[in-house]
Amino acid sequence: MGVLDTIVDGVRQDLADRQAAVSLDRLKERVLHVDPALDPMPRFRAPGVSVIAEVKRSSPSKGALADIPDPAALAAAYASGGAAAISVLTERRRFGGSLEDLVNVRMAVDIPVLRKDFIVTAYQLFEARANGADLALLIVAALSDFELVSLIERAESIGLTPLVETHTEEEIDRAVAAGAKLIGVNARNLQTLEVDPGTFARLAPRIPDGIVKVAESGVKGPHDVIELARSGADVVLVGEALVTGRDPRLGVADLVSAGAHPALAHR
Ligand SMILES: O=P(O)(O)OC[C@@H](O)[C@@H](O)c1c[nH]c2ccccc12
Repeated sequence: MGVLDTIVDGVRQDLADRQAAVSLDRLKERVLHVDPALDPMPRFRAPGVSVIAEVKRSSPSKGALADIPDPAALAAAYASGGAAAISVLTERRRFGGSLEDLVNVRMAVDIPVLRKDFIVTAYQLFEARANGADLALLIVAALSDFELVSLIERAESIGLTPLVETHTEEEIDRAVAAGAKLIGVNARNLQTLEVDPGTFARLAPRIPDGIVKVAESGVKGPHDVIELARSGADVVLVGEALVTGRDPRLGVADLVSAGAHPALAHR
């Protein structure tokens, strides 16, 4: 069994526990009363590369990265550094996250928040929205075409913007056919967990104009942002470098200013 399948198995077990505790009807009721979702797309489409800064404690590839006792404070630092959105890993077993982290981050910032998890059912989308998320990650490799279309439509129907993650040209074609308007290219290979820095440049040309392009994983610093911008990235999603770096606010600010570099203005 591949890494992704193993992770999704664990996610389904935790999900079953939550579904036993909170009914879908109860979640739908909560969604009706939560503040309306923020739309990240205008900011993502604006000139310069937007930064999505991630709250990430650990990863299957590296194990523990950072303690993050106060995810709200980290998110506030990211926001003051100029992040366009915050990503919160809510997967528990491999990434050390939770819905509680999502709620705490939501209360701390007024920019869009992404629920980063392995979403395989509509229940998880209602959970995301009920707990204040504005975006939700959908990983093409974990879903059938039918599931992908259904989850994109369901997400949009409750105000969530789906970020549709791809790793290959074939997955990009599936994402486009399913109606994705925001597509991520993850440079981390799901089988080997290795990052191939050339992935975004290789795959981005396959994404049609008008779709917002996100470069995910392996961004170490300003130099990478400039390279990705030249390859057509509208947004970069950065976790490890920020949670292990010296200062999260300055870390984001350095990436944002690299993405606003005048030499990139002609692209
Ligand atoms: O820590 P990095 O290399 O900056 O990567 C961030 C993000 O791309 C990564 O956490 C990620 C991308 N897709 C995912 C799907 C599930 C969990 C995590 C991820």
